[in-house]
Amino acid sequence: MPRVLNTKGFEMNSSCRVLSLHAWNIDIELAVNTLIIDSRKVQTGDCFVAINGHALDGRRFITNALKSGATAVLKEADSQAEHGHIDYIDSTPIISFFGLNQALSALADNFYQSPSQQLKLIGVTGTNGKSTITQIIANWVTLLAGKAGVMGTIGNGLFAQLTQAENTTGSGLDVQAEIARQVQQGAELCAMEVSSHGLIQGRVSALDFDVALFTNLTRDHLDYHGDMETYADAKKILFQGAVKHRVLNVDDAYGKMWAQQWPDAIQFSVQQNLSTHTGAYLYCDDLSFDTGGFSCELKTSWGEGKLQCGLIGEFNASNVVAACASLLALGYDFDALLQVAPKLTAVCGRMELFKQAGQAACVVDYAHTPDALEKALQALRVHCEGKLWCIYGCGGDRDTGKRPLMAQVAEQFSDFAVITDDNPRTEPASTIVTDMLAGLAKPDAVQVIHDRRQAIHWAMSQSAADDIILVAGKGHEDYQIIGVHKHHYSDRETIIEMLDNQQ
Ligand SMILES: CC(=O)N[C@H]1[C@@H](OP(=O)(O)OP(=O)(O)OC[C@H]2O[C@@H](n3ccc(=O)[nH]c3=O)[C@H](O)[C@@H]2O)O[C@H](CO)[C@@H](O)[C@@H]1O[C@H](C)C(=O)N[C@@H](C)C(=O)N[C@H](CCC(=O)O)C(=O)O
Ligand SMILES: Nc1ncnc2c1ncn2[C@@H]1O[C@H](COP(=O)(O)OP(=O)(O)OP(=O)(O)O)[C@@H](O)[C@H]1O
Ligand SMILES: N[C@H](CCC[C@H](N)C(=O)O)C(=O)O
Ligand SMILES: [Mg+2]
Repeated sequence: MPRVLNTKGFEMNSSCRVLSLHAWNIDIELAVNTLIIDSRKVQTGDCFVAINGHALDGRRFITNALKSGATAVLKEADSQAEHGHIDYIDSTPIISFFGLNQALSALADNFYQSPSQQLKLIGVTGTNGKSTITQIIANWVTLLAGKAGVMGTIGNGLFAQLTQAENTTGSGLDVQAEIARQVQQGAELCAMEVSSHGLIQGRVSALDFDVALFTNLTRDHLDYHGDMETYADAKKILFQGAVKHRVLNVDDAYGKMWAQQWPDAIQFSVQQNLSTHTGAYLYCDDLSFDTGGFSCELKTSWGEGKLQCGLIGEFNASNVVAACASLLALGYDFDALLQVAPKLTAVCGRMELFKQAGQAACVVDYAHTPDALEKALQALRVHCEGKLWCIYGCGGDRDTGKRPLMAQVAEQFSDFAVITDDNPRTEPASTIVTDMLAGLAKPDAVQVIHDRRQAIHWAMSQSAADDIILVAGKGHEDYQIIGVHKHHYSDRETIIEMLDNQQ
């Protein structure tokens, strides 16, 4: 008989679940409310999971977790010999677990009874487009009267009912808990962003993906991964598991390469780039753009038809086709998808247009990589009759190499550029700007206004009615991180307020 540990008079209630450790050769079952990785979030009846992280050793916080009412603790063991050893602090079991950090996803899979098998799970990875595609997928399912959830940078939850989250891809515990929540709320599908950090750190290792989708790979996060090949290898992990459908963007060099390795993958392209393969396909014919969005003749292995959609930019055509590919793979009806496509809405902070008569149009976008910034500026150039402005910055404590490259892009593809702050974090804002200026051919031609509000105000006051001002980098974010503190700040709110005041 396994030992069921729920000590300290903790009463099992309806929200209580059982964590079985048999699969890890520990003959114990723990009855607890939930599994929590952060001592600051522990409540009575929780099991605190103390891992040794990148910056801190979570085992330092066991005492805090106990004070907050933890009724069990799983603690990273330093050696295999300690695995399964149990200490008690005031009768609370402290169980040593070797390889705990790598086992989080599987432990939570066991605890929540494999929630990813109880709905259709789509994992989206790549440098740009993850948030947009996951939101489009959930939007599309909702338009077809279904219920779908998302997980990602903008938040987690059922479509249009998001709760903010700290990471794009949450911890191995949090991801499973969120999928379980969505299953309970009746979601038939969840579209989740899978970041390269999430893949390397095993945050999704025990999930059962129905679809794995690749968008593109360009420079980002080299502070963490070191070089592009290591970054690509991290993304590739999503496709190496036992996933049912692989969906690859063959307009991207890596997507094309991976399509050789997985000839049965579904390929999609907006440029008719398909390579010989045995799998299904989607591509766009007669793709055209106007201020109302894009339209094309969508040719696929499921049929052909007119795809029309209000999202701006070629990359959004690619994102919509990617979303369509995933839904077709899961059996959604082709004609039904095309019929409701014109009703898909812009994603919060992604190419979002704010316009008032007599004023330059402002577009808030989350472009924070050289490639995204170039694509966003190119997309807007087509619609711009006057001058194109670019207000942008680069994050602190993140890939420094992308700073001069983003500056080069802004110089090349806009008429007027304003460099401003974007989450300097613990770096001096002036250092970030110096790194950016190093990429410019004419550094004197650029305005530097650190305060984002003032930068937007200045551009608005200098621009003409037929100009477009791209405000890039923060998108949906409603904060500016200075030092370790988050201050409330939103480009969207700032622009709405400034436009209102000019009426
Ligand atoms: C460098 C990195 O990736 N860190 C991630 C990692 O944290 P870690 O395990 O190394 O944590 P740590 O800070 O060393 O702390 C160790 C342990 O002590 C615990 N702790 C800490 C303090 C305390 O008072 N009590 C306590 O219990 C922590 O909860 C943690 O479990 O695992 C955590 C849980 O999964 C993540 O939240 C955390 O993301 C940090 C916040 C982060 O900034 N990550 C970025 C780089 C990131 O992951 N970004 C990607 C992609 C972004 C994108 O392109 O969209 C993402 O998916 O978000
Ligand atoms: N398919 C795409 N190709 C290139 N750029 C894109 C694409 N889709 C969106 N973008 C650009 O990248 C920005 C970020 O898009 P999105 O938030 O969808 O990406 P993400 O992959 O979720 O990014 P993050 O890694 O920060 O979560 C957009 O605001 C837009 O400028
Ligand atoms: N989630 C990504 C994008 C952040 C975008 C930008 N606002 C910044 O802070 O650099 C990251 O953490 O690298
Ligand atoms: Mg995202």
